[in-house]
Amino acid sequence: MSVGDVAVRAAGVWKRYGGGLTQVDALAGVSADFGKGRFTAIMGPSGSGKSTLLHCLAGLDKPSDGKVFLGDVDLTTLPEKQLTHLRRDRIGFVFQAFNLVPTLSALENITLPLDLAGRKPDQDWMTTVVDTIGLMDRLRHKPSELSGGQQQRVACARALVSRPDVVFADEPTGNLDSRSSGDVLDFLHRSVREFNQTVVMVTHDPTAASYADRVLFLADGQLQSELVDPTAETVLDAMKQLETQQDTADELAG
Ligand SMILES: Nc1ncnc2c1ncn2[C@@H]1O[C@H](COP(=O)(O)OP(=O)(O)OP(=O)(O)O)[C@@H](O)[C@H]1O
Repeated sequence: MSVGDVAVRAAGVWKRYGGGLTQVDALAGVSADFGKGRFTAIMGPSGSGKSTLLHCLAGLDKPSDGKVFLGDVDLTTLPEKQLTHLRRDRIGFVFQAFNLVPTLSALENITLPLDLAGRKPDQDWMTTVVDTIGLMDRLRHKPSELSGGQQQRVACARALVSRPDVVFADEPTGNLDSRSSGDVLDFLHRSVREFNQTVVMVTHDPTAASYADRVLFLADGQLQSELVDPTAETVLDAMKQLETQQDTADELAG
């Protein structure tokens, strides 16, 4: 991938927690490019480092070693204040727990990041995003008056409204039934196809990963393999293979 096509780059990223006997290398030298206008899923067994990688890529956490670039900006050397501004202006987040403000309406939640940044929403873009999430008639409702799937679509719209360079989604369908998951994933997929959005998503779910263009598989803090144009079946097979490798390695380690 040429440098201009890369939205986010991890270069030899390590994340070490603790020391001595309790030391854990959550990430052990991860290098990966995330293309502009691409939808990438990150998968791997529990504890393999998925969330840690996402947090390092999004500038929410600092690697112990290695570098993370958003475009040509090195996040690992950016002073905290500039990093905060960069996260606000250039990155969108979707979390498993929706994280909407309960006292605000759906519409107010969507425009909150822009309001906080003192920016006016681009009305055409707002209409496009709100149209795409299919909640035009629900915008005056509070989160508690919306279903989980509707709340997560509001959270996706909030992530997209500032036209960020990248949307990072950490288990966005983890709390949803399969139908609501499909709605949220359709929305993320359309944002990539129709608006050239870049999306990086951590998931446990092979069906969710099949909406992506590419799946990266982590085990023990390292990239093990990747799949291009995945289907739920090929993702499931790759996960099974990883688990078998892991079991064999565990047996050999005694
Ligand atoms: N703050 C921390 N302090 C110590 N160890 C941590 C910390 N955060 C994560 N770890 C460890 O780092 C490893 C990777 O954790 P991480 O949460 O990134 O994995 P994951 O693949 O996202 O797991 P899951 O699928 O269960 O959410 C795990 O062994 C975890 O226990």
